[in-house]
Formats: sequence, C-alpha cells, structure tokens
Amino acid sequence: MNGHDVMSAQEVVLENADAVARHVAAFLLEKACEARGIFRIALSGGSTPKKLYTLMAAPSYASLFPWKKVQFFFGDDRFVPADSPDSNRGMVQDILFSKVKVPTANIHPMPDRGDPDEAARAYEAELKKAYGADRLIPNKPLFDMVLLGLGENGHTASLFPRQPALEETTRWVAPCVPDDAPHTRLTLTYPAIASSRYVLFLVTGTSKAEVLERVRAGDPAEPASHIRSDGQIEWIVDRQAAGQPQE
Ligand SMILES: O=C(O)[C@H](O)[C@@H](O)[C@H](O)[C@H](O)COP(=O)(O)O
Repeated sequence: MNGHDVMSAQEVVLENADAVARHVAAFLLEKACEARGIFRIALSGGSTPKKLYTLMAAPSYASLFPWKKVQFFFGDDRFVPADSPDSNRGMVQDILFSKVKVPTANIHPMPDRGDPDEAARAYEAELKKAYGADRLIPNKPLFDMVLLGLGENGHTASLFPRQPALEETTRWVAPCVPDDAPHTRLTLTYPAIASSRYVLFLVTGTSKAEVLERVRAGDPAEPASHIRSDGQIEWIVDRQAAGQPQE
C-alpha cells in the first residue's frame, strides 16, 4: 500500500533500536541489490542512524553491499567542517565510509563553507546533474531511498519549525537557521524528499513517543507531518518510541 503521507504510512514496531537498525540494513541491502543501475540514497544524521551505519560497516554486511552502484547523498547537514563533532558527513565518514570500499566519487557531502544559500544552490546543482534533469518529474524519483529521523520538536532532516525552508516548493535544497538548534544547516526540501521510491523514518526511544504520536496523527504544526513521497513512506520504530511497554 502506498504511504504517500505520514498518516497512511505503514508502521513497523520492533523490539529495540538494534532491531530497527537490523531491519533497515536488511531492507536497504535488498533494495540496493535488486535495483537496476544506479541507486541513490539520502542519508540522515543525528544519533539514531549510527547503529545502522555501524551494521553496514561490518565485514559480513559490507561484503554483500553493492557499493559501486549506490550514490550516497545527505538529507541535511550542519554547516560546519567535516571534522566537527556536529557534522553528519563527518559522522558517516567515521562510522561507515572509512571502513568500506565505497568509491569516493559515490559520496556526495553537502558543502560546509562559504555562503549557505550559495552552498544550497551548489548541492542542488549536484543533485540535478545526478538526476539528469532540472525539474522533478513525476514517477522519476530523485532518490530510491530517503532515510529520515524525527526530532522532539517535530523537525526532520533540517526542516525545523517556523523556518522559510518549510514553504519552499521549487528549490530542492535550502539553507536553514533554526531558532531552536545550533548551527546553520542545509536541508533537502519537501519536494526533493517527495521525489522518492521509499522514505524510511527511523525513530527510537521514549523521548520520541509524544512527537511520533503527533506526527502520525498528521499534526500540521509538526514539520515531519508534511513529508510526502511519490512512493512509500514507512515508520521503522522501536517499542519505546511507539509507546508500547517493553516485553
Ligand atoms: O542533522 C540532524 O540532526 C538530523 O538529520 C535530524 O533531522 C535528526 O534526524 C533528528 O534531529 C533526530 O536526531 P536523533 O537521531 O539524534 O534523535
């Protein structure tokens, strides 16, 4: 069933964060292997996906993964140098890319210096070059898969509450200066995320239970509620985030 929006999206509730990471790793391996040609993925940052990236770096998994056909993009990043502890690109480089045989040309970090608006436009140009068109075409997804987290204030990627980026309907990448988070950021916009075969939300921990409930109900005040996909949206959550008692 197509989960074009977050309310109708399928939800998978798993025992804990490790089970979420294992589920997503298996799903990603399956989809990347079955894809004909290039597979484009937008990675999420923050702490939740670290377990996933660690699993992907394990030799037993890395030896099966089709690194040469997968192009790695970022759903967002903080506008800080790669060696900053706050850099999503730096985090993925340390945990995953430094440990596997992924071609450097397959890794597309967001720019992290200069003028944020120009940097956003530069990343958008890189996406358009990879996509092969200057506008998003229905049923021609920009991404095969987009990984997203969920912040306690309802943000996802770096689509934060009360930010102009939430209103963006033409740009694929926008700068964002959250009033409730450190650092200027670059983020994919709603249209870019919607141009996808799969959007997977990875949400774990009791601290996310309330915001997850609001977003699943489609609360319009939560930026994550406005995520759409031309393909499928799936919630991959643990029991804590789902507000279910641990067995
Ligand atoms: O750059 C970022 O911070 C992420 O892309 C952001 O959208 C993240 O997914 C949420 O803030 C959840 O973060 P945690 O996984 O750390 O809870």
